[in-house]
Amino acid sequence: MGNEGYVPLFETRRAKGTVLYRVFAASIFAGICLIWVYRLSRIPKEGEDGRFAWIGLLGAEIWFGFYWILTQATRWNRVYRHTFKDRLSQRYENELPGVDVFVCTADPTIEPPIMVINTVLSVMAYDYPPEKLSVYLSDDGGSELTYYALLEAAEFAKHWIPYCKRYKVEPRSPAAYFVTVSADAIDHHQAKDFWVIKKLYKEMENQIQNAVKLGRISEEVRSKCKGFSQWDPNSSRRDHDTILRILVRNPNSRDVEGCVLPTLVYLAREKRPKHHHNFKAGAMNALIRVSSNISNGQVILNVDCDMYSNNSMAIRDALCFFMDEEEGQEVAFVQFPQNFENMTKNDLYSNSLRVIYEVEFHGMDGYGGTMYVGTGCFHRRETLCGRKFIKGSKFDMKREISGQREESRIHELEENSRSLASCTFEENTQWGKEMGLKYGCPVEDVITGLSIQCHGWKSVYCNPTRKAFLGVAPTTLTQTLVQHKRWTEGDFQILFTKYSPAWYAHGKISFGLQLGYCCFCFWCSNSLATLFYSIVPSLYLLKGISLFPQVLFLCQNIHIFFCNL
Ligand SMILES: O=c1ccn([C@@H]2O[C@H](COP(=O)(O)OP(=O)(O)O[C@H]3O[C@H](CO)[C@@H](O)[C@H](O)[C@H]3O)[C@@H](O)[C@H]2O)c(=O)[nH]1
Ligand SMILES: [Mn+2]
Repeated sequence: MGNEGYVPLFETRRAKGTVLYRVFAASIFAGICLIWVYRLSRIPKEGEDGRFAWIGLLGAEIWFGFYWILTQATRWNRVYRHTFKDRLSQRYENELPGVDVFVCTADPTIEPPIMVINTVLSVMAYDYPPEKLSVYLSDDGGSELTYYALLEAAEFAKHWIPYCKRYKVEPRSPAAYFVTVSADAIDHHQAKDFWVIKKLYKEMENQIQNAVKLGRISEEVRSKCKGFSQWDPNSSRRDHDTILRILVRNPNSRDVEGCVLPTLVYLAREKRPKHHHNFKAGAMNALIRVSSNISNGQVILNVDCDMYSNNSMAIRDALCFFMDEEEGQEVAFVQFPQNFENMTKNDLYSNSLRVIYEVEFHGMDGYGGTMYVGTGCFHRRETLCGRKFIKGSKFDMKREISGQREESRIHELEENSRSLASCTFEENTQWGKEMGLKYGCPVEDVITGLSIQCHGWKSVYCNPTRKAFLGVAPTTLTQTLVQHKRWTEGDFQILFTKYSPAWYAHGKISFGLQLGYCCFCFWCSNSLATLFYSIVPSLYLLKGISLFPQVLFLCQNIHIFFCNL
């Protein structure tokens, strides 16, 4: 398509009120400078009371001022994206790329199988050609219960997907749907189908919950369903062979209306006590390899098992960025915000992460792209595998429907994919270093995204009005502390790695983005200054020493200032 006729698939708008914000920020900066001047010019002499505390406060104020400057990178230049999905359909409906969705789970007790399969069902029901959609469940818990739940979900999907498509249902996680939609609000044409599907769901839920209560799979079920033979009675979750089952393989499997179903795969990668499994990053890398052999979609979406799809159009939103003729070629990943459905009324611990997702990520996007935060993110497969960005090179995403596979090939496919998820596969390879997600960092996602951007790629932040994903956030203080400790520690570590945004990234990503990353990486260092600032002045007050200017002092100065005018 020539440039003259170019009609973009998305538009980028600057945030409203930017000028006003900048004036406001400038006034704050002036205030910060005045504080610094005040503190510096009045340091108590040696031997005077409060000298130590005064210098400490000066340090803390210099830190806060510096950190405030960093945060401006995430506020100064905010942009908002808007997609044109109708244009995408008009131009590319028959040539849409393959999309592989990875759902990660790790523990059937903390992450109940019924929640996991609700997420799986929600992504299977995306508004997308099913022959181009594949869903992979990675089970690091290697649990028969999760596998059983997935088998049940594969059956239920045959009813659920046509129901969603016929009535354009949202959200497409059945559990969330039955909670949010009340039976009275259902149109009478739909009522019969609603009750039928609800009954089917409840039956499935009961079966799964019964198995979970029992803690194992009954002999009756075991003999009926294929696949359980892969669980060796002597194995454990930390010591077992790869378990790989292709449960639904299009175009062989069809729903109750005769339409093709998305491919569905269960994978529990090999685990051995002697081999480090690298947590989620290890699971993702195994998935990248296994999926390349089975469906090889050009786009990969990954979600945590507690984050269901709440917007069936999200794939199309993401593709508007990847397939845009002018700017699409440089986009490596499209990140959606993490939104949560279990927020308490006052959100005491600020777990909704509102400022991050409603303000700061829009700010980073203005400087070349947000971070990758591990869930709700669409990647180009090739970038995730380590390909660098080469200006001017065009990679074609368009793809016709792939050739059909025979039923007999499924078994063969399972067999030759299994070794890709073995413990030894990555030995002496670049996996975990230059390929796939990076190992050795508690926030594998952030460092992976940063390295992709350092290779010349851009990323995009997409935050549509209808939230794309809804998850479960921690609610108690302990859970919150554990999560924040992991995030802040991980982000801090990145500063000292090869990908440090403070120096390595210099010249590779824009300066604004560098500052934006630093803002997150220095997050934990705030604690020291905050602790000092909140504890020491109160202690000194007990001794009768004030470390702050008195109101009288301010009034006098303002008075002198105006008298001298
Ligand atoms: O060995 C493991 C450990 C975890 N997971 C999965 O990884 C996801 C995230 O783990 P979780 O313990 O829930 O961590 P959170 O703190 O909630 O995760 C947030 O922070 C992580 C680190 O930045 C990101 O990877 C996540 O996507 C993001 O949701 C979950 O789906 C787990 O099932 C695995 O697959 N294998
Ligand atoms: Mn989580």
